[in-house]
Amino acid sequence: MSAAITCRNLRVSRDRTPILHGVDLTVPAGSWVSLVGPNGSGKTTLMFALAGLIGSTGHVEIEGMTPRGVGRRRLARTVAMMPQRPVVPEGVTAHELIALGRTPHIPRFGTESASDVVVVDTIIHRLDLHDLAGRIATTLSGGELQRVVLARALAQQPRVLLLDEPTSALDIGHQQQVLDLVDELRRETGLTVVAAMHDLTSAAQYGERLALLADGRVVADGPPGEVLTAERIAQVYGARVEVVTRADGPAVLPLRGAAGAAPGPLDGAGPA
Ligand SMILES: Nc1ncnc2c1ncn2[C@@H]1O[C@H](COP(=O)(O)OP(=O)(O)OP(=O)(O)O)[C@@H](O)[C@H]1O
Repeated sequence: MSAAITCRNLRVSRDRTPILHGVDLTVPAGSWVSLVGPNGSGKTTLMFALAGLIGSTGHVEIEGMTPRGVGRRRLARTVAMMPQRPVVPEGVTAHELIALGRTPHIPRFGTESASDVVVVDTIIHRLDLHDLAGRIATTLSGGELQRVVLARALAQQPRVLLLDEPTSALDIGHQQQVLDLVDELRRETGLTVVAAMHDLTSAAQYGERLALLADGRVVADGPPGEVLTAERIAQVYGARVEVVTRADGPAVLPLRGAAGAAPGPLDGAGPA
């Protein structure tokens, strides 16, 4: 299988502070790689660098292109990023926001074609967003907006989809709806998915591989069952967990700390 993304010795500094210290990552075309790692480990920075949105050194190649070597429009026809913190223009409806995803496909000074309209309508249908389409986007709840922003990224019809915490604001039903839809599109169209996810169980269920970042470096990269061990999670996250092996991948269960193991001094105290 050919690689959709290759990066070698990728380094990024922000405000003269080194953030990524030589990341190597290969993502086969049509696969799903989940990026995991503690807060501040560099997941967002890595995705911004892959999307060519921030400067980096080292080698990055996406679908045969070097992000810095091609124009923004051409890159946007291949790579879409769903940001963790989307910027939403005032006064724009959810439908208009989703339709903005078509921008790289519409010729300069041109208008949207019938096929652009069909792409947007199809995505609204698949994400079940009819009821929200006419709403002003800034009035949507966090979870509603997250689904609309995913729809905008999908409307781009990218070959590579970079998702930064795509389900952080979603209830469990919508989490499954969104992740299942992205996985369906991956299987149907050969889309390549890189998703930064904090929920390690979901990251393992959907990702064929996990890349674990810590302090701006990839410290483990492999099948979920190999990357997610209780010892490694304790080491990297400082978390107490039990890793349960299941048919669809490892499930990571947080364990309550010592205070939860035995009745504390305040348990049972006070009025009944
Ligand atoms: N413009 C900036 N100037 C200085 N430091 C920055 C800048 N942008 C990011 N950083 C730092 O880079 C590190 C990596 O940030 P990044 O957002 O990539 O982490 P992350 O793994 O996505 O975190 P989270 O899980 O909390 O979203 C953090 O310590 C962050 O504070």
